[in-house]
Amino acid sequence: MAPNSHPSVPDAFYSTLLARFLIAVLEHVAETRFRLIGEPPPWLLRLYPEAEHQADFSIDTRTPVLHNFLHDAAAAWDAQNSPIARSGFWTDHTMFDEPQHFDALALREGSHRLLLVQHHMESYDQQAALLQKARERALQQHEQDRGHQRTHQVLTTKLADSERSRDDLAAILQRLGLATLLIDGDGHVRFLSDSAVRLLDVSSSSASRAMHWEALLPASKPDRLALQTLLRQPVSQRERARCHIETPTGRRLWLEIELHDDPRDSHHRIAFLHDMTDVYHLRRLLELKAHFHDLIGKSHGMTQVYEQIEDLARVDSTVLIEGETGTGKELVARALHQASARRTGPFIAANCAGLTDSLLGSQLFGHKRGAFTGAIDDQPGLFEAAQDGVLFLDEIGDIPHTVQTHLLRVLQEKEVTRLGETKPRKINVRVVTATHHNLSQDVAKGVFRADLLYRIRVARLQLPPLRERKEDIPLLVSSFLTEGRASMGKTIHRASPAAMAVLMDYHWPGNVRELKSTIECAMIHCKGDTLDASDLPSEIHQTNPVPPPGPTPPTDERSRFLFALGQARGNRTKAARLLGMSRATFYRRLTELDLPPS
Ligand SMILES: Nc1ncnc2c1ncn2[C@@H]1O[C@H](COP(=O)(O)OP(=O)(O)OP(=O)(O)O)[C@@H](O)[C@H]1O
Repeated sequence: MAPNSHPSVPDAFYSTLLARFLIAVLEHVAETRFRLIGEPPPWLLRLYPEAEHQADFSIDTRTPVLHNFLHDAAAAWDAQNSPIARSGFWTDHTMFDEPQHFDALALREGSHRLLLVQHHMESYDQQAALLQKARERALQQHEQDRGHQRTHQVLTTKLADSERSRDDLAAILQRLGLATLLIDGDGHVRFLSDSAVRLLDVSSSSASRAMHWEALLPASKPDRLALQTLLRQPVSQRERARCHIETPTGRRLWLEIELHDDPRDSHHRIAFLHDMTDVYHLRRLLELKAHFHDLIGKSHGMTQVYEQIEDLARVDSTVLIEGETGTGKELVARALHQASARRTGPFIAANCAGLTDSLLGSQLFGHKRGAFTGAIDDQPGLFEAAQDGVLFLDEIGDIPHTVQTHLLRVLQEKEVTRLGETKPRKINVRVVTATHHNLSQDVAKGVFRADLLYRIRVARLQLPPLRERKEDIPLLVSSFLTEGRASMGKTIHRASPAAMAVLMDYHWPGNVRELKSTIECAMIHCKGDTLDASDLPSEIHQTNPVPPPGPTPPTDERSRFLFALGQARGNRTKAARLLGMSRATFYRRLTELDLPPS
């Protein structure tokens, strides 16, 4: 190894450093000759082996690029401002024809004209490619890291938020004691509040599993389908769904289910379960009193009618139903049939008004072929058709005298003889009649047979006109709205207080029939979901100046309140004044009497 005694010889540290970076430092001696500073690197010796033994050596065409660069180097050494000349990358081949990659710098340091040659393990292209790859990888890594970091941050925040909101939500729900389920997009129940666990009698093991809601709410098929629809429906179309379930311990529950979107996840639904079992039972009790077969009404008058029907259903006597037109006489007759042992037999209704003797006679009793002109066949009458059932004769007061005689005989003998025949036929028919006449007056006038009246009036049932049981109006209205919704496909759910006041105020000469057609007519005009006073026909708005026989103030307190409200057209202050009490007392009594405060 050539010793170096030049004063500029760096110390061992710099030599090691330069060796590590594969840099050979050469000092210009003269022309193309250079002196190596420090240890001769092995890579340089492969190009210039003489450098190992000689104090200096000549850079020649063995390294043509470096040789050429000496011009640029000379210019840099001679320049005033000590610039650095760079050769750029090049490749030379060793004497063993191995490609070697280099670059060189020429600079002047004090009086020293230096040439720094750096050996690279890879070519410039390879290096550049590697560098590029490294850069890209670093960039990618960085991006990935940043992405991960961001995602992680977002997730952590979300998780924390959702944990927090979940905990908050759960805590609130638990505190409120609401029976709540959180149902995921697959229908599995992810959360079950304590109240829901208690309500549904769910075991702790079931509660901890993510059960499907259908297993948790074992409802009937129609209820299940309704709930499935509800879960799919957008919020705007959702209404509360009702379902009836039996819990694992055999309790029957009537639930109303209210569904909300989970604000944290649009696929999740939050279901609130309202236990309506008690309400359902109460409602049923009320409805039992408010309905009797197809009859509606819970007024004192109507409950008396129901009781009478029940009494009369136990016997088989003829019944005369009296009442104004449209008060429900046919409905009563049907209810009587349904409540009696004859319910499995036929119910035949015949309207006796407006028919001639022979026509009505043949209709009721039947006829033999040729009995009269047009009798082209043997024809059984309605008495025979009603065998083992009930024959309802409406407008009995309108039957002609001859038919009255024939009818009396049938009722007395319990046998019927067809017109044109002589042989009677046994019948087992319960006759129920109805009239809006005062038959006693008709008897007095001589237009109705007294003996027939006694025959048909073994039992009497008087139907109250609607104006005497106005408290039934809201119930009837609600029932007719329900019917109308089904038949007209409208979504009218209620009548406004103003409309109700008008309805309560009117004297209803046509009774329930008139009320029903009024509601149907108003529903046709109604545009929204509430029937308003303006939707009602104009004649309903006019109170009859001399209503026949006139609304007399009722005696029980609830009726008095309704009456006063009707008189005041729903105006509470006016109604309170009419009743002679303060508004406060009036409102308190309204609540006690279970009447709507507005
Ligand atoms: N209490 C009631 N509840 C429900 N609907 C009723 C009631 N009363 C009458 N209606 C309805 O009013 C209309 C008339 O009833 P129904 O024919 O029974 O009366 P009616 O007294 O026999 O009448 P008419 O004397 O004119 O023959 C029917 O549409 C019926 O459904």
